[in-house]
Amino acid sequence: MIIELFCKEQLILVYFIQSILHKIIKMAYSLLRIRKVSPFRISRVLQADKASLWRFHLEPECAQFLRLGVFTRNYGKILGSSNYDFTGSEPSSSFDFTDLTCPHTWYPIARRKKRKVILHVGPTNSGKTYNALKQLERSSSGVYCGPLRLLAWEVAKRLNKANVPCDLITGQEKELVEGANHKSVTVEMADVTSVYDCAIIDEIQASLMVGCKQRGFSFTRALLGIAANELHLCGDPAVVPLVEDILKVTGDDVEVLTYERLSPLVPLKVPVRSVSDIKTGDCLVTFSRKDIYRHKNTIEKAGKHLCSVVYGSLPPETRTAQATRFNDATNDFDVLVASDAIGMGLNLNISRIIFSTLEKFDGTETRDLTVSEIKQIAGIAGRFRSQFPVGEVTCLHKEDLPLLHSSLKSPSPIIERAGLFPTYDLLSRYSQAHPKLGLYKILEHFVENAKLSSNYFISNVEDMMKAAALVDELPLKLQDKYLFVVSPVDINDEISGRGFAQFAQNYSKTRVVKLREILSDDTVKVPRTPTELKELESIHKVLDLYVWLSLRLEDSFPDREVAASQKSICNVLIEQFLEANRLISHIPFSSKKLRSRRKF
Ligand SMILES: Nc1ncnc2c1ncn2[C@@H]1O[C@H](COP(=O)(O)OP(=O)(O)OP(=O)(O)O)[C@@H](O)[C@H]1O
Ligand SMILES: [Mg+2]
Repeated sequence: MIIELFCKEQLILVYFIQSILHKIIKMAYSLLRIRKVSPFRISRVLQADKASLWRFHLEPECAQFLRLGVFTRNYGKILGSSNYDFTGSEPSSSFDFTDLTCPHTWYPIARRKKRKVILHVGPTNSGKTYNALKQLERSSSGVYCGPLRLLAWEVAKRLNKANVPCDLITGQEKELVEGANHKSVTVEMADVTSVYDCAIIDEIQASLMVGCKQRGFSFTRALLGIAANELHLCGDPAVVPLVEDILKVTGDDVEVLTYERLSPLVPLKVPVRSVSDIKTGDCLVTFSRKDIYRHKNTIEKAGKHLCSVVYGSLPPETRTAQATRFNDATNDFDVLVASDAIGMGLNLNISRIIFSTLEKFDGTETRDLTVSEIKQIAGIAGRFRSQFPVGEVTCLHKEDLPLLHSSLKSPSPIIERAGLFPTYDLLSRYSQAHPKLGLYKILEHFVENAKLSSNYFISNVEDMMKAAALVDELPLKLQDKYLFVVSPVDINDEISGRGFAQFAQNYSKTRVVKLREILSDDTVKVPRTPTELKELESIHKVLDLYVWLSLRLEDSFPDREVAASQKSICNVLIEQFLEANRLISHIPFSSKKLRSRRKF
């Protein structure tokens, strides 16, 4: 009996001590959880993520959310959303990873700011970028995000010239300038873990246009994620309602500045009838590479002008060189034949735009150009303060004039939705919950099941899925597969696709990819025909991809310098081919599309 009583008392005591210990442990645990979200802890996590951003091109924003569970939960409450209530470190198969209805909650650093967002909207050549850049120059720190490397180069050059030290960061370049607080980047490289005084996102409509289904999500990420006191967005007025709506939930202040064209643009009533009507400063716009060379050939054969060319698959360095040569009034290459690649990123002194057609093959079908496309291209003529202060625009074919004139008078249709895509961390979490699925299936699952709010569409990742199908065959980790899939490979180009596959295969086998194993000594050679020129353009793309991979997997792609020098050789050879004017003897003049009564 006494023993029993003693045991009971002991048990009560043990229970009492246990419950006190439990309380102490709980208190210590909650203190630890609070420490987890202290600014110090956050900044350390962000530092680590910055490194991975550069190395792996993985988006770090969701990682922060997943790691900082408490912070995220609280943040979800602040934002009135329970979307990202990640409480455990392990993924739960019941969690709906495809719920992308609140993408603004993916960017806690930007959400802690009340950003002043200034929309600079107006037609081409109205000074939108000029005025935004003035603000960037005045700021204590800042970033310019452009859609193309050409634009990022130009802005970095301009800021450095204005004594504002500016780094240049694109997928293939990282040029750091001593003492720089400013960066000029391609939008994919925008860093959403840094804090800036001022930021610019240029050509914002490119993100939101249906025609830019593939890259749009990088702009949306920058729009929601850049943490700047002032965020300047430059683009077409058609984006205003959507951007205002998207930013309603972020708590930012939005101001809209509307611009007018700085120089007149005159739509001509008559078409250009024959090659003898072509004059200095003209730019003939056509949409296939074959037609570009055919028109160049026709104009040069007439003996009065030489043509520079600009089109999408030319290396960016060559495009800049061709534009510079055309702008230089002292040389004979005074006419430009170009695709819509002139629409963004090049400073061109064009007096008159001549549309050879108002139809374009967009990879799937031949369709009419949209009002926005026509206005964007036409608007390039008559650049402010250039040698041609009044721009003109016309067509080769009289039948196209009514559409041209009506498009120039119409406002661009309002853009209703922005592109969105899940971050790497969401894909990775989903993969952990479904370990048997390859990257192709994971992407497919997100594309088919993503839940979105009415402001967004899921970006078209068809090309990424083609690349995913290739890398899924290889014994690679998801992180490596993802890296290959988001690389700038042109998967639809045969040579580029083969180069990509070989890089991935060799990497999966030996982890070291030597350039010499892929390209032999005589791969880069002088082109003699347009077909060989096209091959050289593709080889340039393969070399560019090698450089891109080497910046992220330095030890595995050790020949970056060789690749870069081979790229320069490609540029020189392409340039020489274009200058040597060898096309005349190689391109047949006839074409089904030619109308017999015309000289074009
Ligand atoms: N206030 C100004 N003073 C001097 N030059 C200017 C001024 N505003 C614009 N410019 C020049 O006019 C040209 C067109 O300006 P800008 O590139 O800013 O136009 P934009 O509206 O951004 O056009 P786009 O839609 O094609 O990007 C540029 O060469 C720019 O340097
Ligand atoms: Mg601009």
